[in-house]
Amino acid sequence: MTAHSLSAVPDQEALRSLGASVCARLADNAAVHRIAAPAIALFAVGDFLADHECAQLCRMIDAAARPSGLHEMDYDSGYRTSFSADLDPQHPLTAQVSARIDALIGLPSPIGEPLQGQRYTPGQEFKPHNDWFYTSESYWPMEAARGGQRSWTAMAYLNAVEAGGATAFTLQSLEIEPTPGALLLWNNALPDGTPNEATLHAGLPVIAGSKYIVTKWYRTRAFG
Ligand SMILES: O=C(O)CCC(=O)C(=O)O
Ligand SMILES: [Fe+2]
Repeated sequence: MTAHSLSAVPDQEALRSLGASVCARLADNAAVHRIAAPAIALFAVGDFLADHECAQLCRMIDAAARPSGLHEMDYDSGYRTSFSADLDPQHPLTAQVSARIDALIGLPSPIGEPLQGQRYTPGQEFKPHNDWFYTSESYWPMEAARGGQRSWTAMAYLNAVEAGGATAFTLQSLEIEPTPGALLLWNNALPDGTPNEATLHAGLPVIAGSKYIVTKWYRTRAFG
């Protein structure tokens, strides 16, 4: 591959390297299971969070919830109708959970974004999207300057949803039912460091009950 084609994909070398190092680390951890998905490096850890941690995080999300924002579309577009909560990174619980994810994934804390909570009630969803940024969009220069492309996603389910609310990897024919305390991890890039289109995923509509999750996205460089 030429230098020119490498520079055409922002953060490609970092994405390649973070993809490989985290995959190797997770493969070495007996608590981590690889989920069979044809074209994604996708992993899960059961019981990553204790019941009392899940319950407290749900309360913190309720206290901080606001309509979810999106780069491309505003809240009214119906694309992402959940509520989001920026959790206080200084709070002892969020600090501890965040550090535990860093230790599992083996990435330095500065490249992680602060933990973000999401809450969905019946009818709310997040339609199919990629977590990685489209570098041709107007938001990209801002994201490039504050940490660059997203490499890994870590997402934990905080409660059992009565009906609906699975996470669907729509191009992989894979649906993951929310399991309280379980953590999902996936690489948003391909082994060569280009963004992986196959990571397209959705939070399917909640049908009954509510759904709470926390997510931590890792960039390629220090966030902020
Ligand atoms: O709610 C889900 O299952 C997925 C959430 C998600 O994809 C996101 O917040 O980026
Ligand atoms: Fe997502």
